[in-house]
Amino acid sequence: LSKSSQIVSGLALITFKLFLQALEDGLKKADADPSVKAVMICGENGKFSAGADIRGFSSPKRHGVALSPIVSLIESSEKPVVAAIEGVALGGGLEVALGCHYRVAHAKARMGLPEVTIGLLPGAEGTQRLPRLIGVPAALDMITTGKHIPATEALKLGLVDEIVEENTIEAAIRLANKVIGQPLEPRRLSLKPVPKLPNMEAFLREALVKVKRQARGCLAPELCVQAVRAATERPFAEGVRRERELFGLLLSSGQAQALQYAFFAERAVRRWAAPGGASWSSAAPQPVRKAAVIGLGTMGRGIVTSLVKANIPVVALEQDLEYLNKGRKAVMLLLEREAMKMEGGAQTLDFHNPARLQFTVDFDLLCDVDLVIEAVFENMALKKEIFHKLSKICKPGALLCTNTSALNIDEIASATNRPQQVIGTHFFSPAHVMRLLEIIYGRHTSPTAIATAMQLAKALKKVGVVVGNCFGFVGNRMMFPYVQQAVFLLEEGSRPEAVDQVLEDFGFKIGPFRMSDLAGLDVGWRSRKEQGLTGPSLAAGTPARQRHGQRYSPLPDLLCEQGRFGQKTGKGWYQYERAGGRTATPDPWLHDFLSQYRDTHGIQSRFIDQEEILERCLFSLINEGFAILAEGIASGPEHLDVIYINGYGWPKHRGGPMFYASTVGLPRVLAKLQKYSEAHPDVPGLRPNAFLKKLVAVRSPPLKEWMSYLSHQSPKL
Ligand SMILES: CCCCCCCC/C=C\C=C\CC(=O)SCCNC(=O)CCNC(=O)[C@H](O)C(C)(C)COP(=O)(O)OP(=O)(O)OC[C@H]1O[C@@H](n2cnc3c(N)ncnc32)[C@H](O)[C@@H]1OP(=O)(O)O
Repeated sequence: LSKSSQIVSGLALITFKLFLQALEDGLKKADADPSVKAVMICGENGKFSAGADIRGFSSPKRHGVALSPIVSLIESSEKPVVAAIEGVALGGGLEVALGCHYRVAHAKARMGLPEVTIGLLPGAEGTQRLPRLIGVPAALDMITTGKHIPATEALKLGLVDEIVEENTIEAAIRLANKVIGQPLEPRRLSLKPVPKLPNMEAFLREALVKVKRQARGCLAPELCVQAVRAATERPFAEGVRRERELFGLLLSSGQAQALQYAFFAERAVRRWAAPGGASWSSAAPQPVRKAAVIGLGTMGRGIVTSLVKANIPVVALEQDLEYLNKGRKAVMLLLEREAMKMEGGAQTLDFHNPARLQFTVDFDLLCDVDLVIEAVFENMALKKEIFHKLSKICKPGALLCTNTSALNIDEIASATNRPQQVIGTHFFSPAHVMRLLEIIYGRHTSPTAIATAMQLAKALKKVGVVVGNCFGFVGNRMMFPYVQQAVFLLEEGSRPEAVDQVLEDFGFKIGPFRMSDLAGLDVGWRSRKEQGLTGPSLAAGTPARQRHGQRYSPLPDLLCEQGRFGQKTGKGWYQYERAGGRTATPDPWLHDFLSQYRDTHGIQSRFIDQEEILERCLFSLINEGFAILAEGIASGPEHLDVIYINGYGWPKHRGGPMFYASTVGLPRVLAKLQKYSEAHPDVPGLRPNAFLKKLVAVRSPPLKEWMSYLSHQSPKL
């Protein structure tokens, strides 16, 4: 600044090495030039920096810590350096800003150290500088969660010195001119002590316990705490050495690759493709200015809440006043809770205004909505009746969505006069919390309908994944063999708590039996009765443990017959403190019941080790994934992985089931399936899928090449 403004501008996602070199050269030039009195660093196009190119971390020529010397160079400059933060300053971008002596941010800017979300920690001295600037509790929160904080919060924390509504660069230059000649020592964060806490040791210990509990085996949050601890215990240079060591551990852990894969997979699924060549690039969505939800049960309530949160006016419809009032009460409670969470934020929830949220039993009020989401219970006849009615009442362009978790979209669409506008939108419970939206196209669904459903997912801040129509679609279809194996393991000698433990240790939020108790065993029971697998429609003389020549376990049916529906009845695979209770305790009754069951059916109980539990459950799920890919129900393994991470509690640091299979090695998955299939020839779910076999035969190519090995283009795509 002075003779002419020295602006070192950078965009982190361009040729990284060149960029770092340019930054270094610019700084050295500015330092050496006596006519330059101060330096201002900004980004281009209204963005400071999103940090390093994540793809670079997986490449052999990775640049994880190469930024540190530059941050030190900035900090040690004899001339004041001011960061002008617009848009985002994330990861390495924020670390650069922390090296600066002053930080000015635009009011709409966001800042964060999201490295933890991609399996790393801030490796350019961020874990050492941030606690010195804003204190340990706030720094630890930012570093272990990776959250982006708005500029207003950054100002409160002391992360930035000033926020401006107008031109950030001009404001930064003004500040730079003002501070010329002022001592820089107090502004060099590496020289500052970490602010003391009266109970630092206890605080860090508790923080570690908390992140470990939440991380479910993910290493990065724990190592972030260790790096911040080093800042509190060691001089700056030693803290940096520790940070570097921990960064190296994470980089080679495998978890970082999985999380980075998940980052790109989530973005890749936005580029959907459907039959006839329709795709995200050619189809445009219709606007959704008003929506309706039919059915205010658990799912409907969550969906209404989601829509209101997305600022979309909603008409909520129930079959009669009794159900309507019950549903209204529940929705209002959910919305009040959501409003409380949002208190103090920029956005408010406007749900007392009938123009934004209207409750009714009158179908005619749906005549002007742009989109309807039917969320009644899983009964084909009922759904068809509703869709028939909708096609008469709704305006011609309205999109008709069904929140089914398994039923045939084409059959539902056949009840309407506009099958091209019928689409499956499978929400996950609780619908206002879970991020996944499985979007299912039927034979006649138009590209516009798919694009509109994807746009809706985005508006609801969900991850939309487009898939084809088959029983259970992708998520539940892969879940069936997994749950089936879990139940077979009980028949053979295991217990619910043992199976759950293995899968929870693997990283699942909740094991299959706890999950089944939570969801309600009656849901599957109803479906099995409808399919004629159990109940009055089961043909007389059907063997107890066989259906259509395949192994079948009647265990879940037997529990339901005893009224054990899970949490709601206080008993299921576990016992609970009361009906509606949430604390699962192993149930001696169930253990006796399993023993008697084995005796009745002449099953020799055996000890089943953790490896077998894990492999049979996971590999059968993965095997079904290969079948789904081969049939063209999903356009790539990323789709399956995004579905499992966002809808089924699959541990993100393992990258999703298909990514996991690729890390285990396809030959091993195949060999294990072959072994288990030989031991259980009447279980089709264990029979290795032909596509898996083919991939192994062609020497297990990388996951991103799998789809090119499908010999024929699937009829679905
Ligand atoms: C002047 C300042 C100098 C700064 C120097 C920096 C030097 C850095 C050196 C070392 C640093 C090491 C540590 C790190 O920085 S690790 C990376 C930390 N950053 C992140 O984790 C940010 C990740 N990205 C996001 O959170 C979002 O993408 C966001 C930037 C907030 C933008 O969100 P949104 O507007 O919703 O857009 P998309 O998410 O859809 O992204 C658009 C496309 O950009 C791709 N993308 C985004 N960030 C990265 C990234 N860091 N690396 C590679 N690619 C990235 C994304 O995949 C989208 O592309 P596509 O649709 O093709 O997948």
